[in-house]
Amino acid sequence: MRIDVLTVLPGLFDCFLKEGVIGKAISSGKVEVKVHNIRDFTTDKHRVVDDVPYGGGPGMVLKPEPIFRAYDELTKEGEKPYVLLTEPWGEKFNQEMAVELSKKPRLMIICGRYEGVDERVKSLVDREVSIGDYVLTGGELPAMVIMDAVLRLIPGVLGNLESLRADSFSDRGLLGYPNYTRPAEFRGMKVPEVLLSGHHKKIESWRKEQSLRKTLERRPEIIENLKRKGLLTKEELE
Ligand SMILES: COc1ccc2nc(C(=O)O)sc2c1
Repeated sequence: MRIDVLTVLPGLFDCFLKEGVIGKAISSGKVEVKVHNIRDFTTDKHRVVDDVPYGGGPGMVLKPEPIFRAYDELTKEGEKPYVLLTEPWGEKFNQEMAVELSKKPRLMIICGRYEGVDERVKSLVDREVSIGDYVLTGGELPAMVIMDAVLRLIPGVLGNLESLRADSFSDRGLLGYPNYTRPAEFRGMKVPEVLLSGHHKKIESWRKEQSLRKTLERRPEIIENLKRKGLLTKEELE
């Protein structure tokens, strides 16, 4: 997969693209991520990317020209990207969308900033996406959240298929099970016996029960939703 990111703050992505699982996936060539500074697609000497809104009002709006120039330049060759725009009132990002996006050969993420992008930019956009109902200063962090969730689903990126297999829960939106590691007892708190038993079937059913219990407790609507879709097995419903 290739992802092109358009942003006025490219520096925000430096650590994200160098460290951890995502950094390794890029350095090993499993995925390609290119971050582009929208300013590099301006033509004036002050490299202006924003302007005051028509009709008045607070703040500034990202101009259409530099973004269109970037899009035209970056799509001259190769497959046309599926274009996302991060903005506060976009469609809510979730695991289902992450799975869908991970199947696209190429993505482009335009990061909102200031009061937003000129409305005409949306003629380039396939999906306007938000990561949640809270006020952020821009769309760069949401872009990183989206890339993290999507890129970890690309075969070979996680390395340990087990982690991905455990996601069969998260793919249904169920919350994860509790994790423990050595020591078996720490400050009087013991690891559940079942996890020390080496009995894989029992461990798996304990983990499933813990995941369902935690989901029912904290996000009952997810259970209801899965019930309605018939995505819970008979034993999971018991
Ligand atoms: C103006 O640019 C912004 C501002 C806030 C914001 N919040 C997002 C979100 O995904 O929640 S995307 C985004 C873009």
